[in-house]
Amino acid sequence: MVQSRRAHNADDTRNESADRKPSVAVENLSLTYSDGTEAVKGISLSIPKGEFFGFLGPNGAGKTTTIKMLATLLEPTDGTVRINGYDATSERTAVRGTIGYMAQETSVDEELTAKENLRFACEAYGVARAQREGRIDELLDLVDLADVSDTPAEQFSGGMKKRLDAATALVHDPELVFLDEPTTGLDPKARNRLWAYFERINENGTTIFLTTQYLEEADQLCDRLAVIRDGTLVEDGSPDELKRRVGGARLEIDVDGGPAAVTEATDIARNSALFEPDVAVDTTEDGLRVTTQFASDHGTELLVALRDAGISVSGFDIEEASLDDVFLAIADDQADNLEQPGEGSA
Ligand SMILES: Nc1ncnc2c1ncn2[C@@H]1O[C@H](COP(=O)(O)OP(=O)(O)OP(=O)(O)O)[C@@H](O)[C@H]1O
Repeated sequence: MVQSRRAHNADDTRNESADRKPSVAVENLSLTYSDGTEAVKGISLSIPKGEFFGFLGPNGAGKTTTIKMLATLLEPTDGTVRINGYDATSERTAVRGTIGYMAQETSVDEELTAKENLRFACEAYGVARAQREGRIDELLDLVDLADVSDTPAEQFSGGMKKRLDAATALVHDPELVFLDEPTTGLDPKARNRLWAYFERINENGTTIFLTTQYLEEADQLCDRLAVIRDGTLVEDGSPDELKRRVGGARLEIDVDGGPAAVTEATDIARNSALFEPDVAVDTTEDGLRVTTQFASDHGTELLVALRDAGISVSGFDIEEASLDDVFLAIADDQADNLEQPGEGSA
């Protein structure tokens, strides 16, 4: 008789599923709440193992709803979700064995010490008894709470509680961890410590799915970002790609010769094929501002064209876009016109 080779413990589960990349594979995922709210409308997404992935979007865009479906806490209305190779609907238990989930609200038990919280999480996640104490010590070290391991969590600062909460999501050494706005409400120092910790677990091979309101956080930590708006994915790329493609870098050019020279320079920039099809040209007090994804590539060529037309340039600056610019462009209808048809949507 053939013995079932189905995995029964965390290690076997990990080995079996490790071969089945990617960490997240989503096709046409939708969720409509019972009151008719279409929170997620047919998104598709693939996240390779080991990626530090950022999921951004304005309030109410559908981030938490998506995370909950990926973490098997909500059943999709439509579409498929595979997590670490397992189907999130028909193989829910297997999925749960390979993921960690840190919700927006901390799940730390205030009456328990740091160590007791982690012991409780080990039981909940079925970590083998023999491995528990070693794993707990390792995690307390990782999140810098070893010195206060026997202190009740009610005496911890907000940042310490968040770090403990993150540690509890990792007791079973998951392949993928979901972090839903993990640093909201923390001061910059506490936020920085958590960032260092997330970077460390990612370096150890854990795939991270992060949502955050802090664009600086996304910029610093994430390999790749996707932006959701009104339940639909509207952008997907590395932070630098999005800055170039969506935010648009700016050329600030001052010219000598008064309004006539400014008008002529503006016409040259507008009619130049260098920046097509994605360019906005505005006049400024002493010259012009060119906003385009091609600013760094073709800025000097524009200067040459101005010189050839006999225009004297008195000032020149390139300002790279920030993720804030990306967000503004996505939120702002006018700036949406900068998106290239077919290229702006993921
Ligand atoms: N249980 C629910 N029943 C009905 N509608 C809901 C429910 N939960 C969320 N929604 C709605 O679904 C949409 C998406 O909400 P979701 O919480 O997923 O967005 P989000 O991007 O995570 O927002 P935030 O950043 O504010 O947490 C919103 O319009 C929200 O009001």
